[in-house]
Amino acid sequence: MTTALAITDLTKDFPVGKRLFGPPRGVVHAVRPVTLDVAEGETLGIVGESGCGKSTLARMLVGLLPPTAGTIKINGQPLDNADPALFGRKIQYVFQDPISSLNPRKTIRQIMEAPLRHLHNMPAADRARRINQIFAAVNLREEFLDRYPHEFSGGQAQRIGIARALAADARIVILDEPVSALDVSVQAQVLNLLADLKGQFGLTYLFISHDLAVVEAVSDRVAVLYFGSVVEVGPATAVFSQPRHPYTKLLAESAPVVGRPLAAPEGRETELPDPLNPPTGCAFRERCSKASAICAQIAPVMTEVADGVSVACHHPLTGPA
Ligand SMILES: Nc1ncnc2c1ncn2[C@@H]1O[C@H](COP(=O)(O)OP(=O)(O)OP(=O)(O)O)[C@@H](O)[C@H]1O
Repeated sequence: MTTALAITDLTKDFPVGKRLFGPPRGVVHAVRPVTLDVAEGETLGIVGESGCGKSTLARMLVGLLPPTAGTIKINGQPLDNADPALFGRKIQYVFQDPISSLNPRKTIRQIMEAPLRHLHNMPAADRARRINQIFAAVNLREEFLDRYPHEFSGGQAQRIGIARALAADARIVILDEPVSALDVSVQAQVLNLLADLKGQFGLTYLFISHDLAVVEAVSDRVAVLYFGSVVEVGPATAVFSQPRHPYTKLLAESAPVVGRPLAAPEGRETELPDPLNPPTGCAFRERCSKASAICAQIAPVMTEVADGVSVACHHPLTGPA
């Protein structure tokens, strides 16, 4: 197994309440040291509720945010924030909101040309050939190339977003809630397209979503993020059929199911802790039915509890879900 993407101790702190003179009033640890490997050709799902650090992690991976600490390596080669073009050639980002992520004043052809021109210095004739090839791969008609983003539906715009990511010829694609803004009927088409493209272009995906059903359907492995930390990682089937971390179980139980009201289990905290005043020990303990004295004292570290499944928990669950 070749490791396509290796994330080691990646961390992002945001100083908040900056004053003109003197130190900031506090620091939000948006991503606490996160370590993850993604194998070539794999789809790693990243799930977690709003505010757990998914977007901050993704933005660091594509060079949009400099990490506070830690390293990102692609095929063993470190990515350096001093060279943003290196990120673009190696790793691309598909945004949640397809239309607003495309420059409204540029035609689709101009949008598609930018990565070929800037990242690959490709001559005009080669650019045109490559754009036509990619457009065909995402099932869009060539005549769309001379139109503007607002002329497209959400599903078409997301195909264009995907085409733009492919134009850069990167092998790793971060899909940040790629279908959340789309109608359910269009979601399946885009997911099928992503699956086809993965095979056709030999891609590796990081698929970020709060929608557990979608993540389960598309991922080989899943990492569950809570309050900036990975709390469980393992094969998607294992993680969803038998969650080992109480938070994964809570997430699975509160996922919307037809006929079941969307509610957290009774008497439990439903909110993430205050980022400016984080709890001691395990960040999940105030919402956890298993919490004991040790959880308030010592932050649990990732430990393998089953074949390929690791959790950061002092009291991992053992029974079936
Ligand atoms: N620029 C910033 N300055 C200060 N705090 C920030 C900044 N960006 C994010 N945060 C904080 O970092 C934490 C993680 O945010 P992030 O947006 O990465 O979470 P998320 O899981 O992607 O949420 P969502 O699904 O709502 O986008 C949150 O507490 C958020 O308030």
